[in-house]
Amino acid sequence: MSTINSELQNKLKKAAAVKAADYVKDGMIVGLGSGSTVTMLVDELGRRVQEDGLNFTGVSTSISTAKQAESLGIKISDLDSIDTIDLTIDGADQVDSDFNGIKGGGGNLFWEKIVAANSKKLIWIVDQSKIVDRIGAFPLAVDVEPFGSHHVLKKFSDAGFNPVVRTDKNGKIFKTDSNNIILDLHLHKINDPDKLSNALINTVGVVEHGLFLNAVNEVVVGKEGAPQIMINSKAHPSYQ
Ligand SMILES: O=C[C@H](O)[C@H](O)[C@H](O)COP(=O)(O)O
Repeated sequence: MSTINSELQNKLKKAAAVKAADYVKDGMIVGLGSGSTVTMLVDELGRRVQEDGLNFTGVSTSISTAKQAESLGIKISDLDSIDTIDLTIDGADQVDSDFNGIKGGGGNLFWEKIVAANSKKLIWIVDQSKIVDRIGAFPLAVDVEPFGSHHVLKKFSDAGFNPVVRTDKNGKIFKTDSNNIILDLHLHKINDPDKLSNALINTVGVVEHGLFLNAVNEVVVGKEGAPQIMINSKAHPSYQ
């Protein structure tokens, strides 16, 4: 992962977010992801709703994105009230050249995966520092049911996954929008993402994990100069 200063990173995130806003057209049902890059996207979409009369319905992957969108005049619908989502735009923590990604830095991976699994198309917006040869340097978030979670932690420790219970800024155990906890796995590199994905999802107590393997259709990468679009013509999400 290349390192860039946070001012440049925010500029590149914003450029990717503004570019991706062009994908949203009148009448669409649009999945809205979570995280700081999506916050910039939602700001831009809110501006287009208010100033240009853009008319679409959002389906949110988190309570915070729903609140932000509604405060900007974007209509938000419940996932169970719609048949399918035309397009979902979300952030990511790392993406490799096989379009394998890590998500969940903000703890929203479970709802994000449900929304992605019910979308015709998935687009990620990232800055250039998140494009890597191999995913894994970013801690992998695993969403875990609190009941019995000590045993899941122990199994992950025994497997050499270096799990850490996520805490919030006040040092309290972080809770997801579903009231679950997050175990962050400090793996450094992931040699076989499919094998790891299967091992994690088959651990009783694991609700979902932040590996999104070959699931994304396009990645809009904020780069110095102009955003670049990576197209995955062979997307084949394992979770559908
Ligand atoms: O749980 C959070 C999400 O997966 C985010 O989309 C991801 O962590 C990227 O976040 P950011 O845009 O803040 O870097």
